[in-house]
Formats: sequence, structure tokens, C-alpha cells
Amino acid sequence: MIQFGVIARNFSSSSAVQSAIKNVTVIGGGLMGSGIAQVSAQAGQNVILVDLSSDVLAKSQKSIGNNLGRVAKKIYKDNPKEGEKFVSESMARIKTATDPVSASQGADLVVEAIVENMDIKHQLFKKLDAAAPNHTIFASNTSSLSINEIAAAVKRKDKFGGLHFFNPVPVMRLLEVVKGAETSTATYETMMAWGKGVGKTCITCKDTPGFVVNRLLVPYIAEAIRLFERGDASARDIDIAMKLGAGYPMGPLELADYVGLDTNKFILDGWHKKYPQETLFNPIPLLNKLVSEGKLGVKTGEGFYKYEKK
Ligand SMILES: CCCCCCCC(=O)CC(=O)SCCNC(=O)CCNC(=O)[C@H](O)C(C)(C)COP(=O)(O)OP(=O)(O)OC[C@H]1O[C@@H](n2cnc3c(N)ncnc32)[C@H](O)[C@@H]1OP(=O)(O)O
Ligand SMILES: NC(=O)C1=CN([C@@H]2O[C@H](COP(=O)(O)OP(=O)(O)OC[C@H]3O[C@@H](n4cnc5c(N)ncnc54)[C@H](O)[C@@H]3O)[C@@H](O)[C@H]2O)C=CC1
Repeated sequence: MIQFGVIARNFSSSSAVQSAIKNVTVIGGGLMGSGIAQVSAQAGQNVILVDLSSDVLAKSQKSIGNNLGRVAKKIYKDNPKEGEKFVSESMARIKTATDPVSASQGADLVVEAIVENMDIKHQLFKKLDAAAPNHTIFASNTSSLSINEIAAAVKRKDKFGGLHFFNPVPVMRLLEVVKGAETSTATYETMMAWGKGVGKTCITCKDTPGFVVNRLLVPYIAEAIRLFERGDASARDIDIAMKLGAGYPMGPLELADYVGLDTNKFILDGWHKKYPQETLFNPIPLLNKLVSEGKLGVKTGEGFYKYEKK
């Protein structure tokens, strides 16, 4: 069951977040960054959303506007005027920028949601570390990289942690708060309070590959692909089985298409390279074939299933 009401309730009850963090800079205006900007602004935070591309920022603003409209319809179903006010006030709290450095100079919290590449994340955080105020907390939304390895680029390791959101961010209620080896208790507590303030249920995890959700989801999806590859069951039957037999909202192959087969492959390959003895992370010939054919799932119109192009 999807509960948007929780956003308003949790925010009003969390005074800690209101005092500790008021200004959030979200870097990366793609799928995840736009969702993180949206839930932050909904909760009353001042947000700067940063991307290298102004086209991406324009698209993000449009999709945030649409998604806020969906939220408003639910929270203010009997009061459309209040709903419109909620959308316009939330939108007004989001500014956009193309320079991460100047956009971080007034930030209490920077949430990074750029491309999943260690070198590029290092380059970004090195620049931010030199420019952001001393009190600014840095967090990465990485799906599969190590928080400690990302934090190696900064001096403020005590003020660095993981804030791992789920797609679609406005709908998925979980936030994984990742404590790195040197994350201080104060930073961890501020991240937990902030996560609760933006309407999420927070769980805590050490810096372990995939944290909790992806450590379980990646092998689960991999096994589903192997089952299909062996011809043990059809794609449709595998998905029906997990929806009706295990209560998942999407089957594993539908979810693989939704996340993107290139992303699935990227994570599996990265972990296989790092942990070659772990057979759960072994490469999957069928997945490699689909990716090499450009069949990446929903975003390209075909993966395990075919989709109408939007
Ligand atoms: C190998 C793994 C590798 C992982 C790689 C990286 C990924 C990560 O690091 C972590 C992840 O994110 S893993 C993916 C996590 N996400 C999931 O598992 C999604 C599973 N699917 C669902 O929950 C629903 O199908 C879903 C919610 C998506 C859609 O629900 P429905 O099928 O019921 O479809 P709708 O009827 O369209 O939507 C349901 C309600 O939600 C509202 N809504 C949907 N999208 C929205 C959005 N973006 N913003 C605001 N509201 C939104 C929609 O309006 C609808 O509301 P109601 O009309 O009231 O039901
Ligand atoms: N897609 C998903 O389901 C999830 C992804 N993540 C993680 O979130 C991060 C972002 O993923 P997505 O939003 O899916 O990617 P995306 O490709 O939709 O967006 C990334 C954006 O970052 C921008 N960018 C790249 N380098 C930049 C830089 N140096 N400065 C500013 N902007 C820059 C790109 O222009 C792009 O718009 C990744 O680390 C990913 O692993 C986490 C949870 C779920």
C-alpha cells in the first residue's frame, strides 16, 4: 500500500531535521536526483538541483511538477486549491544549477546522485570538499559502490555517509542510511533524522556490497535470469510466480527491465571482478547478449519483454 500521507506526518514531527538541515544540494538531475530533490522540497527543504546538462534539468523540473501533482491529488483530494499551493510552493523551493561547486557553498547536506563511476564520483567530491563549508555533510546515493572508497576522496570522512534511495523515489518508502568506517555518530544521527523528515523509513547498514536491498535483489534477479536462460520456465511464469507466490509488486524479470539490463550487468560485472569467488555474481550469458543487442529493458522498448516507446 502506498502512503503519501506519511510524508506530511513525518516531516511535521521531526524538528531535528528542521534545525540541522535546511539547505540540500542534490547533484545529478537524472532519475534518482530529481526524485530526491522532489521529496526534499515536499518536506520543506530549500533545494538546489545540479546537473551538467541544462536539458536534463529542464526535463527533471517537468517530471517533478507532474509527480508533485500526483502527490497533491492524494494528500489534498478534497481541497484542490491547497493541492495547487502545495505544488507551487514545493516547486518554488527547487532551484537548479550547472556548477556543483558554487551550488554547494550554502549546503548543509549534499546528496550525490551522478553516474555510477568511482573516478567521476572522486573528482566531484574532491572539488566539493575544497569548496563546501566545514559543517556540510556529504552523502552518496550509490547503488553498488563502496561508501568508504568514495569517501577516500575527501578529508571530512567523519561527515560522509550513504543515503540510498529507491526508484521511484517519491513512492518507495525505504531509505538505507549507510555508516562508513569513519562516519561519525553525529553525522549518522543527522542523516537518520533527515531521512525521517523527508518521509522515509530509514534502516541502517554497514558499508557492505549492495547494502541490504541490492545485496539480496541482485542475486535474486540473477537467479531468475538463469532460470529463464535454462528454459525451466517462461519469463511470464517466473514473474507471475513471484508476484502471486511471494507477494512482490513486480516479478524479477519485470524488475530487471524496469531497472535497466545495462545497470544489472554493470553491478554484476563490478562485483564479480571484486569478489571472483562469489558464484552468485558470476556473469550471465543471456544478460550479456541482451545488453550487447541494445535490449536494455523499458528504456529502449525491449528487454525480457517488449514495451511501447514513449
Ligand atoms: C538487480 C537490481 C539492481 C538494482 C540497481 C539499482 C537500483 C537500486 O539501487 C535500488 C532500487 O531502486 S531497486 C528497485 C526498487 N523498486 C522496486 O522494486 C519497484 C517495484 N515496483 C513497484 O513498487 C510498483 O510496481 C511501482 C510503484 C513502480 C508502480 O506501481 P503500480 O504498478 O501499481 O503502477 P501505478 O499505478 O502507475 O503506480 C502506483 C501508484 O504510485 C503512484 N506513482 C507512481 N510513480 C510515481 C511517481 N514517480 N511519483 C509520484 N507518484 C507515483 C501512482 O500515481 C499510483 O498511485 P495510485 O493511483 O494512488 O495507486
Ligand atoms: N536508477 C536506479 O534505480 C537507482 C540508481 N541509484 C544510483 O543513483 C545514481 C544516479 O543514478 P540515476 O539517477 O539512475 O542516473 P541518471 O543517468 O538518470 O542520472 C545521472 C545524472 O548525473 C549527471 N551527471 C553526471 N556527472 C555529473 C557531474 N560530475 N556533476 C553533475 N551532474 C552529473 C548526468 O548528466 C545525469 O543526468 C547512481 O549512483 C546509481 O547507482 C540508486 C538507487 C536506484
